[in-house]
Amino acid sequence: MDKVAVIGVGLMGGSLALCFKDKPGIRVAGYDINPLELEKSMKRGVIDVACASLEEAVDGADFIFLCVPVGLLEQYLDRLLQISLKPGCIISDVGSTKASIAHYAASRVLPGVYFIGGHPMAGSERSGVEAATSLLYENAFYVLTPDETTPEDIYDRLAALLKHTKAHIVRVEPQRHDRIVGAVSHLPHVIAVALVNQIARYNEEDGLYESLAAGGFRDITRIASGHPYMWRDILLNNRDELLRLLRDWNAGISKFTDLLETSDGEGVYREFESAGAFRSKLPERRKGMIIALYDVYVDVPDHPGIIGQIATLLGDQRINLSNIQIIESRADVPGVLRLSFRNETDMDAAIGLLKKSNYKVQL
Ligand SMILES: NC(=O)c1ccc[n+]([C@@H]2O[C@H](COP(=O)([O-])OP(=O)(O)OC[C@H]3O[C@@H](n4cnc5c(N)ncnc54)[C@H](O)[C@@H]3O)[C@@H](O)[C@H]2O)c1
Ligand SMILES: O=C(O)C(=O)C[C@]1(C(=O)O)C=C[C@@H](O)C=C1
Repeated sequence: MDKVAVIGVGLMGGSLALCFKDKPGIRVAGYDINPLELEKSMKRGVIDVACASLEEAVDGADFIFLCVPVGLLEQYLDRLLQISLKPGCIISDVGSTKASIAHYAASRVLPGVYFIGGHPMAGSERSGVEAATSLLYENAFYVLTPDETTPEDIYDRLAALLKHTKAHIVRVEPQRHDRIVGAVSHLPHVIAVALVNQIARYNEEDGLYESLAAGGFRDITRIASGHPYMWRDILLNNRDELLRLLRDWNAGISKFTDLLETSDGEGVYREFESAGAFRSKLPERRKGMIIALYDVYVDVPDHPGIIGQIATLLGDQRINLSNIQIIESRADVPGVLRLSFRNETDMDAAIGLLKKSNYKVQL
């Protein structure tokens, strides 16, 4: 029986625990500083046993996952190394930055105990175990950062366990990880937050801003609701990369300012054209990258009952909808519904059914 200890049973830790829970030969122990999160984890059946201390959780553990904010990883690693861990135990983490923890672990881990950094490229603006789901990592990329001292069989053991997440495991060198993830994840969060705060200031003067903020604003700013504590740690930890990225961002914004100052319509057109071309090449249905779920857009007349009709249509055929959202809605004008599915099979079945019922469906 393998014992998996999850330290920090929130969104990421809880989702990992759910992937391992009830799998043959695996027992999941959880520890969290917040007893309420542990209580909720037990109630939801996320873990097999809730532990009152770190020591109890990791006692005899074969795998330990540190799922706490990035700023706590080093101190947790130190605490673990003062505990007598099971020989062969593999410690990993899910932190959003990898260079600093990899560097720290390289100088500290004891013989017979191994550290391999990890970062699943999936998540959400929500936090806490209530938002955890066993489906979070499905099809997402899951980065592992072994170094040259990591024995191959140890890496394989961790990768084999992580198969339960149904994620694609990729090996990435920690600095390269932080450079790329800084650009595709950390920078977008900073931009979203700056944008929301800018609009919030205008809204204080005129509340109509809030009312007119429609699909475009919501699409680009969802991630601005991320947990402040978690994001503070990530941004400070990846500070050097972010400073470089923000300088580059400022240059991009200055370019737009110049284009508008000179009324260069051609130039504006070209910026949108090249952005659209790059974005359309990105894999559409991958988690953790562009969209979190399998989304379908349906044109619908905006009248009461339409959501119920579509939900019933799908429900009658046992197609599971995971979310439904009105993207645009004005009286008597067609709106767009975003239907989200957990997997491709449900999505494809829904597309077939909706088309047969004469709905206009787009991906
Ligand atoms: N949220 C995402 O989208 C996402 C994606 C990938 C990686 N990550 C990384 O995952 C980690 C966890 O993030 P999350 O989104 O699950 O956050 P979360 O807030 O949902 O969960 C964190 C958990 O850690 C617990 N915790 C806090 N301090 C602790 C301590 N001192 N000891 C024990 N437990 C403690 C909290 O009570 C909470 O239950 C972070 O390092 C984050 O960078 C997050
Ligand atoms: O989808 C989201 O809401 C996320 O913020 C997930 C996201 C991302 O930026 O893609 C955020 C932080 C991570 O470390 C990994 C994934």
